[in-house]
Amino acid sequence: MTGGRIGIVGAGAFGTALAVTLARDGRDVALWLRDAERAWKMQEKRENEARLAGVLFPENVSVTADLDGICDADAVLLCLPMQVLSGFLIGSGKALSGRPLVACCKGIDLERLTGPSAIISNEVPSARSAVLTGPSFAADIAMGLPTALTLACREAGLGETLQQQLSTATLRLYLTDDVAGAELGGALKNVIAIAAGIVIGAGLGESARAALMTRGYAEMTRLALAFGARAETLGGLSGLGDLVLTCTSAQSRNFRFGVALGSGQAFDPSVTVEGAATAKAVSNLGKKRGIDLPVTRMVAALIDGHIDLPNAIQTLLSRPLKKE
Ligand SMILES: NC(=O)C1=CN([C@@H]2O[C@H](COP(=O)(O)OP(=O)(O)OC[C@H]3O[C@@H](n4cnc5c(N)ncnc54)[C@H](O)[C@@H]3O)[C@@H](O)[C@H]2O)C=CC1
Ligand SMILES: O=C(CO)COP(=O)(O)O
Repeated sequence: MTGGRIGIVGAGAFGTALAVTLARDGRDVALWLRDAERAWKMQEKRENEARLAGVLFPENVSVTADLDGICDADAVLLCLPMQVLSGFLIGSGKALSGRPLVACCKGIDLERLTGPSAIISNEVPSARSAVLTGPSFAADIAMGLPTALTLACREAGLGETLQQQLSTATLRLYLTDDVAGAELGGALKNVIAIAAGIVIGAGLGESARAALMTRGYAEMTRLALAFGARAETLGGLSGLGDLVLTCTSAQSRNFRFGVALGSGQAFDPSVTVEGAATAKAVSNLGKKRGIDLPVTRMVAALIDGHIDLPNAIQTLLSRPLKKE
């Protein structure tokens, strides 16, 4: 499909990659960022040098710092880090009311202990919402490499429309109505990716990483089922698919953060690492609901410095033996 007008909130790596790929496929795209001077420079340069250097914008991408510029879009993609989503919607959500809002962030809000779709319905009650998630690095999307994602929407008609509006020749969207499963899979895989990075960084080996990924997947499924998700969603692109990508690629910021943690190296604090705050949020959620999440709990404790690495490994390895 070509045509249509898409608004994108957040000119980070992901928002910019989606803007470019949708524009190449014929959509008019308005890319919003909060800083007027940066917006003007990006509009002039036709490139996001900070987050996606070397990818030139097609002429049908316009960059703006004025939310009015995206208010008439057929759909608005929210490509902000999870922990700033509620603040953005509290301040600016009104301007977007009536638009279909598609959450593209992966995580659980630390204060509210909910995912992005609940934040949208709380802050913009009139909004019709969906979640876009699944295995995709911004750079791969921007290069036009084949990518398959999950679009989760409770409203069948809206889901089908968005699937058409947001799929391109190289970006294939698979539709589900299991919003809880899609967003929990996307949030939790980042936590497990940090754990996988720790395993590799600490020199524990690839066999240990495979074990960690498998037990982490069991943990993701346990939590998601408790929130009404379907197991098949966890086994799909937004769960297992994204878990595999993120736990095995050095392109992943969550994985690289884990490697740094496991090897005692510093990590640039300006890099977005969604799994760090989400580990704490999910750990709190597990406690509240009485769900056993040993890997997540350990990642949260390591990040907070409540346990050191040798003790964390020892604690996980000395858990009572049980059935798979
Ligand atoms: N980069 C990737 O490969 C992918 C990222 N995602 C998800 O997309 C979301 C965004 O990630 P990225 O674009 O990669 O992050 P990023 O770090 O590249 O960009 C985040 C952008 O948000 C802006 N921002 C931060 N706070 C803001 C606020 N209060 N108001 C307005 N703008 C604000 C920053 O200026 C920056 O441009 C995350 O939840 C991530 O998990 C999903 C799939 C792939
Ligand atoms: O979500 C992603 C891939 O699907 C991006 O992963 P990182 O945020 O770890 O870079």
